[in-house]
Amino acid sequence: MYSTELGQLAGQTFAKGHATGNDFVLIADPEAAVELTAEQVAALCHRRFGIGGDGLIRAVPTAKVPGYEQQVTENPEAYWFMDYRNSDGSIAEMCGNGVRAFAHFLIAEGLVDLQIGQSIFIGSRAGIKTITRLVEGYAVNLGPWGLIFEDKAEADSIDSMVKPRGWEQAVPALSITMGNPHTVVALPDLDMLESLDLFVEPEVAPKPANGTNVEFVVPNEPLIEEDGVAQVTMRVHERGVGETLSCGTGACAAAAAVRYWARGTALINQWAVSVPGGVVGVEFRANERGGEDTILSGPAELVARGVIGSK
Ligand SMILES: N[C@@H](CCC[C@H](N)C(=O)O)C(=O)O
Repeated sequence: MYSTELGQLAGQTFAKGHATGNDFVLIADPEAAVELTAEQVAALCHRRFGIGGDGLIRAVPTAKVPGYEQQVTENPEAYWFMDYRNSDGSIAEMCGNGVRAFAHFLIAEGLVDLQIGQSIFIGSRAGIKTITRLVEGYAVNLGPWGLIFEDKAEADSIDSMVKPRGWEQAVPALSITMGNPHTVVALPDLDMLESLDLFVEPEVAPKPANGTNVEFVVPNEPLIEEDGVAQVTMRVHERGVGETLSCGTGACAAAAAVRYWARGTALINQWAVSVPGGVVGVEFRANERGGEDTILSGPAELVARGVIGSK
């Protein structure tokens, strides 16, 4: 199963990075010469037989990505495209932690020059995203969040049921898109959150068409701290990966869901989401199109570099 031919990947340099413990293999492909198969990605991300990672990210010129070339016509500054793959080799539209690790990698590779306070645009399967370098870490504007099953969610505030392994009953949930799909469940306390078995994918019905990431979230008591920031704690089972230490788009979806459920009271715009790998910030900000954008912020670092070997 893991004796995949690495083909032209043999000899390719890589970096290993993470953002709040969500870890990635990162490769630069400036000539768009690397064609990745799902088997190769799964082999490289394997934690025993490979480098290990929740996903693999290829940095490739947007102009050379079939189907997405128009993004660089739309915005010539979106030179680099984040080609993101889950550890099982499947393609996902977006990765909020990955995009911060990606920006950090582009800087470290000397592929972009980005000073604190400056922003870059990047291409992605979820559209062009803006990343800003902060004193500590990066902020990415992931754009508007949305309800996946809009009519049902608006009528009932929930739209699906989720059953984690070992539970006798399913619990209500809300499905949210951040460019990629999420299904969020609120739990009453941290003991229940800690005891969850997320080794296997929770059952979700109805499930969004292309599968879903499942977030379990516990709002803090009180929800809003003196600084006006709402605090929640989250665990996640990621589509195409399994349980991870953090999920950036998942943190945004979790904050958006809790905010949606609490919409009868004041709308809270600043959120801190604690995950097993650290804390990320989520901000909901009105945009000039009359909607609201979702800004994810948090750290990112590279921990190693190497060369992919031939088997
Ligand atoms: N960990 C990521 C999300 C990665 C993609 C996800 N597994 C999916 O299939 O949608 C994040 O930080 O957002």
